[in-house]
Amino acid sequence: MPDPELSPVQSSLPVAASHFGTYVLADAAHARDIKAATDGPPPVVPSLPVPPPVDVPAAEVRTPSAELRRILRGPSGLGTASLYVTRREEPLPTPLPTLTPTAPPTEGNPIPGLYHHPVPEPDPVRVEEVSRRIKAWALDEVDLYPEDWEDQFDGFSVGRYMVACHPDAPTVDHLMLATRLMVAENAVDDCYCEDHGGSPVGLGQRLLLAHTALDPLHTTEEYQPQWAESLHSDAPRRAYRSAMEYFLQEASPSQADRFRHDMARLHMGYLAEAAWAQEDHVPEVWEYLAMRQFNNFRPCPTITDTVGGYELPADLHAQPAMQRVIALAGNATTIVNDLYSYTKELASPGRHLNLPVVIAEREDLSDREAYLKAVEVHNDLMRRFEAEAAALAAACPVPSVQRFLRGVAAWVDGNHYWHQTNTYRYSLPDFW
Ligand SMILES: CC(C)=CCC/C(C)=C(\C)COP(=O)(O)OP(=O)(O)O
Ligand SMILES: [Mg+2]
Repeated sequence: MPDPELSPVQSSLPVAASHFGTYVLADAAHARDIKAATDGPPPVVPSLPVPPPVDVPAAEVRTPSAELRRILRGPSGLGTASLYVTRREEPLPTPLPTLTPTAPPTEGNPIPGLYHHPVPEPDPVRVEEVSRRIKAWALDEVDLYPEDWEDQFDGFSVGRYMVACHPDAPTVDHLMLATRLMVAENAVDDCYCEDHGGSPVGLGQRLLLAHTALDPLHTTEEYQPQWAESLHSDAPRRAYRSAMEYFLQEASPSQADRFRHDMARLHMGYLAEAAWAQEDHVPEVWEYLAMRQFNNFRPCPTITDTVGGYELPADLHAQPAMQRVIALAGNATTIVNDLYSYTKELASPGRHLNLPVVIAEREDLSDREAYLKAVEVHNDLMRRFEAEAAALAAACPVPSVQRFLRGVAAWVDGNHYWHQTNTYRYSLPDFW
C-alpha cells in the first residue's frame, strides 16, 4: 500500500476516498507513456492528508441509492457476460512513486481566509511543452488572435493552468486536449461576451452557431457546405471546431456527449448574464448563484477522465450524488474566479456582476463586507463539495469513480493555484 505521507499534499478528500484515489492515481502514473521529447519529472500525483472537519449537516450527506447499487453490480442474468468485454479497463492499484517538485515557486498571495489546498508547482518541463504547443496551435492551426493580443495570450499562462489542474494526465498529448478546449472556451467568452468585441446584443445567435462546432448540424446536402464553411469564419468557431476534433480522437461517445451537455449549460449561463447586463439588472444573490452554476468552469473538471486516459461510465456520471459533487466543485471553482477577478472586473467598463458585487447591492453591505461574505459562500461550497465527494467515494468503491473524484478535486486545487499565481491577470483588493 502506498504511504500517503511520502507524496506531496494536494487535496483533502477524507481518508476513505483518498486511499482508493491514491491507488488508482498511482496506477496512472505507473502506466503513463510520455514521449521522449517531453519527458521530465513525472507528473505530480495528489496524495491526501487527514481531512479537516466538515460542517455539512449529516442529512445532506447522501448514501447510495438502490439504483446506484444496481448500476455498480452491472448487468446480470443470462447472456450479459459478454457485455463486460467492451468495458474500458479500470485502473488497478500499484505503488505510488515519491515525487519532488522542481519548479521555483511562483508569485501571488492567496485570498486571506479562503479555504483552499496549496498544490506543488506544476512540472516545468510539461508547462513549457504545453505552452509551446498551444501557441503553435493558436497561431498556425486556428489563427486565434492578432499580433497585439500576444501578451494577453502569454499572460493567461494556460500551460501552467492545465498542468496544475491535471496532475494525472499520462502524456502531454492528453494535456493538450484540455488546453485547446480551455483556450477555445476563453476565446468564445472574450470575443462573443466580453472585452474583445463581445456584447450581449446578438449573443444568442453567435453562441448557437458556435455550439454547432461542438454538436454538429445534421442537415441536407444543400445546406451542409454552408454550415461547414461557417465553422472557419471567426476565431471562436475555428478554435471550438479544432479543439473538439482533437478531443473526439480520445473521448468515448458518452464522454463527448457529456462535454457537449456541459457546454450547452455554459452557453445558457452566458445568455442569462447577458440578459441582465442588457437591462443593467442586479439579480437576487440566489439568482446570481444559479446563473453562475451554468456560466461556470464545469466543462473543465468533467473532462478529467478523458485527460487522464480512462473513462467514468456514463451511468455513474449521471448518478445524482455524482452530479451534486460536480456541481458543487464547479461552483466553488467559479466563485474563486469571482473573488480573484474582482478588481479586474471593477475596473472594466460598465457594471460587471460577480458575487461580491451582487451581495453588496442586494444585501446592502459595504464592498468589504460583501467580499468577505462571498469568501464565506465559497468556503461553504468547498466544504460541501468535499463532504459529498467523500461520502460518494466511501459508498462507491469503483476505481473509475474514485479516480474521477480525485481528478475533480485536483482540478479544484489547480484552478485555485492558477488564480492565485496569475498576477498578470488578477490582483487582490485592499480589504485586509
Ligand atoms: C474555461 C471556461 C469553461 C470558462 C467558462 C466561464 C468563464 C469564462 C469563467 C468561469 C471565468 O469567469 P470570467 O468570465 O469572470 O473570467 P475572468 O474573471 O475574466 O477571468
Ligand atoms: Mg471573473
